[in-house]
Amino acid sequence: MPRVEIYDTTLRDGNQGEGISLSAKDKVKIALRLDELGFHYIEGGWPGSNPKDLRFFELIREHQLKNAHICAFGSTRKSGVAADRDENLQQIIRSNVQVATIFGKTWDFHVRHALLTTLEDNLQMIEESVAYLKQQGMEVFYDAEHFFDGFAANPEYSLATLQAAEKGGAARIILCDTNGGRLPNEIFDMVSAVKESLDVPLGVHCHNDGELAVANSLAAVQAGAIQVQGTINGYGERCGNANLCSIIPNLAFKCQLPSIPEQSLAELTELSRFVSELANMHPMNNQPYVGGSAFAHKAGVHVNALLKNPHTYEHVEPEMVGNRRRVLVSDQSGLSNLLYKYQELDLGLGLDKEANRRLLEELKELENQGYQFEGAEGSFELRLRKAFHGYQEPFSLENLKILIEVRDGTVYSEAIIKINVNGQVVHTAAEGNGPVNALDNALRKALEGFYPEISGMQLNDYKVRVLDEKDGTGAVVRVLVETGDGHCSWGTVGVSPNIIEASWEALVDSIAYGLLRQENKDDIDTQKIITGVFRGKC
Ligand SMILES: CC(=O)SCCNC(=O)CCNC(=O)[C@H](O)C(C)(C)COP(=O)(O)OP(=O)(O)OC[C@H]1O[C@@H](n2cnc3c(N)ncnc32)[C@H](O)[C@@H]1OP(=O)(O)O
Ligand SMILES: CC(=O)C(=O)O
Repeated sequence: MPRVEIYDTTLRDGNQGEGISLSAKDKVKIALRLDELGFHYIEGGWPGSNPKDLRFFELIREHQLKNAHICAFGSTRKSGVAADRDENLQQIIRSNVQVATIFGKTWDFHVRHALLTTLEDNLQMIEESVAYLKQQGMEVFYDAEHFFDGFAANPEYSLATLQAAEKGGAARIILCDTNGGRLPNEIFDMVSAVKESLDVPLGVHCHNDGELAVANSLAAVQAGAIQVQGTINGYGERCGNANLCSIIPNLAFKCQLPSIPEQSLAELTELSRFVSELANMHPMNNQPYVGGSAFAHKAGVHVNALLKNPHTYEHVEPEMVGNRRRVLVSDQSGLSNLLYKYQELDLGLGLDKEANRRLLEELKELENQGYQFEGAEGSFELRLRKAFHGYQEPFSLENLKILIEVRDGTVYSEAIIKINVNGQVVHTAAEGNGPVNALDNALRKALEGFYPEISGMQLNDYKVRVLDEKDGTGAVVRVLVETGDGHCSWGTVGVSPNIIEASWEALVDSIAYGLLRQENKDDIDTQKIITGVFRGKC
């Protein structure tokens, strides 16, 4: 079975995505990871564009790659400038890599209205640029920009541009859906037509403006393309590029077409998160295959069937792409969700059926009041343990006072608390840059003597949601807190018409749950390794 070549352009087209600006060092880290996983080509950047991309090509030379070829990107020569005088082509040569990928105009409309030259001149620019880079000893991939729109508008001319690239000696011709608006059947038909007319192996490069980049790339492969260009997490210009985290498993599991080595598929979830971390982008929960919600089950009917056989509601096994199954608890739950959680948390069989039913109804009533347990697994587990495992809270509140003072135009906040820890009463106060921060500081100050481990827990996120805006400043609010220990994070929730009370509830749960995790640390780690089940997000 011939393998499909995977050409990653995260470092070039991915970096053209809004909000993404990878440093040269981050690019190197990503390239090395892609190489380890067996990606075939990695487009490092456009050396004629900016110093960061130039730096990448300098830095990557210090590494011996095991699998991937690094590609330098650029355009065909400028109109009226000889190829050996074109600065952009010279920079590609100076990047000192084996593969050059250059894009050229395929759509007559672009030649006339963007390049502002003649159709004939453009054909020469393509052929001469490809031939020149080839003469310099490089393997040349030709990206036919706007191919599909060009072929729809003027098939003879767009084919002539591809023939110019073939004549110049291109090793691959990549058909691009640059504006991302084509449909899979159009892509299939046009790739099939080109395949009839050219001998050069074809690739495909799709953008996602019609949300069809993955489907379009697969259609191109089915029509005979042997290379797929795309990015990790689909990052890229406008709505992004074809998402390789979906294309690779679709090729393997749905089309039975190999691409990167089989064992690398189970690393895709980790790769997706690694790249989102370096790109400083929030991971997209609803991303297929690798997203946090890709195998998260909320509906009671689904969880009931999953417990009987996971294939009932999963198109592939989560472990095949390194992801994991999760069951959420909410007002959409049935008893099965609770039973699943008992197993996951190693809590035995839980209560008898009637008591389980009462607990479920209680949870649904709390959700009705505004609690949301699916984002607050810490609060949920504490409730479960309180309900039937004799869980004792590590401390209790005796008294709490918040002072807010405006002095010389500055607002000062102070919290004074009295808490009881194992029968010992602690009375303390702390300031903060707001009342919730003061509360957090005072609570930690009161507890640190008893539980020094809380110094390792940080507040990662604090979100307030007004539940019924029409009640104005008297509305009930939900506070969701995310706390981390540098390794994992967990969510807790509080609900009240008083924002301080809701925050207090979420903060208390966050520390109580963090302490519970510490107590059970060995169990949790072992459990995570053996079954892939773990609490919170790690
Ligand atoms: C479909 C794609 O995504 S292709 C990749 C696009 N990526 C980028 O543009 C990011 C990197 N770009 C850059 O850093 C800059 O645009 C540069 C350095 C390449 C060029 O900068 P400048 O010289 O200032 O030109 P500017 O960006 O304003 O315009 C682009 C020029 O390239 C020309 N051009 C566009 N495509 C091609 C091509 N295939 N072959 C030759 N010239 C081209 C345009 O006609 C225009 O020329 P003009 O200045 O004579 O009008
Ligand atoms: C080459 C390229 O990035 C495109 O046509 O979209």
